[in-house]
Amino acid sequence: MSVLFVSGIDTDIGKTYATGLLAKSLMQQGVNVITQKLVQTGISKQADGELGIADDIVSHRQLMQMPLQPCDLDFTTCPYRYEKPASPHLSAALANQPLNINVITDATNALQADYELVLLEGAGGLLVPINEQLLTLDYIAKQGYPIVLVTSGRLGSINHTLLSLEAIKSRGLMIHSVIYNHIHDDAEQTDAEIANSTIDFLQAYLACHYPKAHWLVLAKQANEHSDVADIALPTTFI
Ligand SMILES: Nc1ncnc2c1ncn2[C@@H]1O[C@H](COP(=O)(O)OP(=O)(O)OP(=O)(O)O)[C@@H](O)[C@H]1O
Ligand SMILES: C[C@H](N)[C@H](N)CCCCCC(=O)O
Ligand SMILES: [Mg+2]
Repeated sequence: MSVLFVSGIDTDIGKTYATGLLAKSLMQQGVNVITQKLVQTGISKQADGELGIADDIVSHRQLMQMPLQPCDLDFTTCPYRYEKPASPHLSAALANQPLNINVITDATNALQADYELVLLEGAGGLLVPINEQLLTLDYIAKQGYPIVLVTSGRLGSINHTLLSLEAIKSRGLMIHSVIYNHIHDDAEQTDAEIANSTIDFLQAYLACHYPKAHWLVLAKQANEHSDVADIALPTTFI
């Protein structure tokens, strides 16, 4: 396997955080890995009026504890960047800069020439339109990438997770892993009883219906300055 697609049950579920930490842990296992962002919306213009490197790529490198790479500086890791923080099909239309999916495929292929593994992070969830013609999941299906799905213990996550799994199955794709992110485990967003039950339910559901898929857990970071906890990976992960 040389490309893993990292998606999630929604936007802001922790895909960037999960992608960066997965890459860091894989590097520690000796894997030559790089991350890519399918398309980034919501980028602020720089002083020169241009759109800079995708925020999620910058976050990946910080989590991987490495500087920006040449493939970041020349935008191979995220060719399409848009200002409006919206679905890519809308952001691209507003910018009058249509997204050509072949450019993204070529970028992934170029990265695969230099790295053993590419972790490709999507924008939002699986059915987000990349452009007017193509949903994210249809592109993944075209490429046949296995999927890592990030979820959480927020009330509603069970339904969103199972719907995502159904959609993946309906395209004949492989669910490689589900990552439970403890991002929403606090008194304001989710009570502990619900979060613990969500973990138990999803883990049992995965074991029953997708026995080959890995179940991984991401700890909640105390604050943005605290040390980020590593993600524990089985040696059989790739
Ligand atoms: N385990 C965690 N503990 C604390 N904060 C977290 C955790 N996971 C994610 N976050 C924070 O939650 C916010 C949303 O996470 P993130 O940016 O990874 O979402 P995303 O799924 O990548 O969204 P997008 O669809 O925009 O790419 C970020 O500020 C991130 O730092
Ligand atoms: C701007 C945001 N953070 C994401 N990058 C894009 C999320 C698109 C979601 C579209 C939708 O599901 O309605
Ligand atoms: Mg992200």
